[in-house]
Amino acid sequence: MTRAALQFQDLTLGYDRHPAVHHLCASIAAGSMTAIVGPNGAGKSTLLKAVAGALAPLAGAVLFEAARPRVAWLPQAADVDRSFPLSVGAFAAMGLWSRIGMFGGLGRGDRARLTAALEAVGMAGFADRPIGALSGGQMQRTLFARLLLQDAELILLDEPFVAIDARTTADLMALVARWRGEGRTVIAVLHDLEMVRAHFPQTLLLARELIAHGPTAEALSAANLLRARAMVEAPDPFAPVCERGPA
Ligand SMILES: Nc1ncnc2c1ncn2[C@@H]1O[C@H](COP(=O)(O)OP(=O)(O)OP(=O)(O)O)[C@@H](O)[C@H]1O
Repeated sequence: MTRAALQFQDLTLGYDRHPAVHHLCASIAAGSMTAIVGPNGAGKSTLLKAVAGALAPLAGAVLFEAARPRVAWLPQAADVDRSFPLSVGAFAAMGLWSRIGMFGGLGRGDRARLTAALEAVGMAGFADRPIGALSGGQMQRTLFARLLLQDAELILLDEPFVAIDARTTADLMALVARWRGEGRTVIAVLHDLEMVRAHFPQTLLLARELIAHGPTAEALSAANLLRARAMVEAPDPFAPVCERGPA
């Protein structure tokens, strides 16, 4: 049987007790590449936040196989504060913090790792550029350099290719494919269904509730996509506190 990297156990998530994700049960296999797909407002980012440990469940749990794995989380580009006066090198080097600490200096090995990560994302030569002076694509490459340095077992990507050109997307997608080869577990929120079909073997289709989870071709069937759309088109911005008991 495939080892599970994590399990959603009757997981309900929300804000001010109003649920955005209801009673989700699913298991993500270790070393798998899973796309999270669903309409706007379906709860996809909320789910990633919970996996990252940034949002406590209203009910249920996110269970990890043993100890909590090293998690790297790429938030949506809009959530990244670029006004902070940091260079590309200093920003990417934050990926090393779990090993060297916030105030630890970079040793020679760390500096070599930083240079290699910037090269891998096509940002060699940009180390001293302030992050506020980067284009959207360059910033996304820098975020990926930070991810590379985090060396995490579980990698969470929230819409990593929004407003990124085809060349940058292809370069960064190649890095994601490499992570899979290294046995890391990748979960990515994506809207581009062609990209999902081409690169992500597993898909979890979410529309506040679980619509489908499994091999991508099956999960993204026309019937499932229609159901997902219908679920979210019934807007409930003031959804009541969930009263349903555990499944
Ligand atoms: N910080 C917050 N406080 C209150 N409500 C929130 C907060 N963040 C998200 N929500 C609400 O939770 C629901 C799910 O939002 P979420 O961002 O998880 O959806 P999503 O599937 O990622 O959407 P999109 O595709 O538009 O990014 C939405 O109704 C949203 O308005």
